[in-house]
Amino acid sequence: MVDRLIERLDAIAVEEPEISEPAKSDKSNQNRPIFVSAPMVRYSKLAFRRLVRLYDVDCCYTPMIYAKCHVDSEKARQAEFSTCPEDRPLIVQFATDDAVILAKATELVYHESSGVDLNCGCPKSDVRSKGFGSALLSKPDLLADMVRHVRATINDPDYIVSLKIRINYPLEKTVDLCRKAEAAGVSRLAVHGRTPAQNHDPPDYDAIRIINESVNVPIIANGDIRSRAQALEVAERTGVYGVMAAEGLLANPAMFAGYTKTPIECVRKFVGFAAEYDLDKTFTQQHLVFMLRHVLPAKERKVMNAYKNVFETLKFLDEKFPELNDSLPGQTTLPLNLTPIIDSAHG
Ligand SMILES: Cc1cc2nc3c(=O)[nH]c(=O)nc-3n(C[C@H](O)[C@H](O)[C@H](O)COP(=O)(O)O)c2cc1C
Repeated sequence: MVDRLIERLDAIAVEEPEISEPAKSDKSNQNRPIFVSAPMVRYSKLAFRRLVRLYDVDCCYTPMIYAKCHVDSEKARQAEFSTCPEDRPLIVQFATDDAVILAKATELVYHESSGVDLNCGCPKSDVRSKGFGSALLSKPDLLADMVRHVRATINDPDYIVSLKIRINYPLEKTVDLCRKAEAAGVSRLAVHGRTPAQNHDPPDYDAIRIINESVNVPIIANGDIRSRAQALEVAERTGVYGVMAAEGLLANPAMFAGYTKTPIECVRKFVGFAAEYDLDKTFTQQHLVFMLRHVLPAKERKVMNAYKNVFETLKFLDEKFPELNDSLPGQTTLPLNLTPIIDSAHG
């Protein structure tokens, strides 16, 4: 699965210019949609969220967390959820089809988050077979009930209650679901512009526009956003309040700030956060492989992809980066010294 993701990330935006630098934007940071880092199992953890917030991301989602495990097990809570005061606004995403469990899970994270989201888009069979994820798209009344239950439990109108959905055709079905969720008190809807059956088809931004025009709650558009310019274009075309990215941010966590590829400084900061928050070595390695595809030539990326652990990768990068710094005008010239940071953090 990781190999397939690497291939897909490799295929993204191969035409981009060689030098990484913030692209000039005609929209200031005040006059733009909010930029959102998507929920990503394994990847949208605290270290990554701290990183993307440095690069114009306004709001982050946690990876999907099974609500029942969160409610039942202290061990699961420790393993699956961590945050810090700088990690705000933060939306905690849960998977469940049970209103009471969702409300209990929400109570547990209320003081450490800005809101909760219910995953209504995951097409994976192990999630759908439990009645979670995109299986919920055919149950708008249940969804409305779940939203109402959380609202009734958490007495705070500013606390965000969100649904992340995929679209379905005929689109009236999705519009009906969104209207029911709105009437139940949902605060925002993140809309991935593909059906659960679609994998890599182009997202239907017009469907997102129609949904946006059909409800009053803020809509976050999601699907194939690969650059700040594209995010602004999609927002213009759909009229949405915010734009969410997943794979684009894995490939380039500085994307929303206008960088066309991951700046070296961003890699360095990521390694620091990975060490500070004790990010699993495998995930650290995978993030580095994803985000360095633009900074290293293909041949060297292949060498790096073959490494089985983060120590080998970092040693390799330590050797490579002095040259890379020289060839990237305007970027940091600080040596990375990655290996000692990681060695101390991961033992
Ligand atoms: C590695 C990975 C993990 C994901 N995990 C989740 C998840 O936990 N919850 C969720 O709602 N969507 C998840 N998604 C879907 C993304 O949030 C997003 O909807 C989808 O990738 C489309 O956006 P993109 O084109 O910007 O990647 C995941 C996607 C990826 C690539």
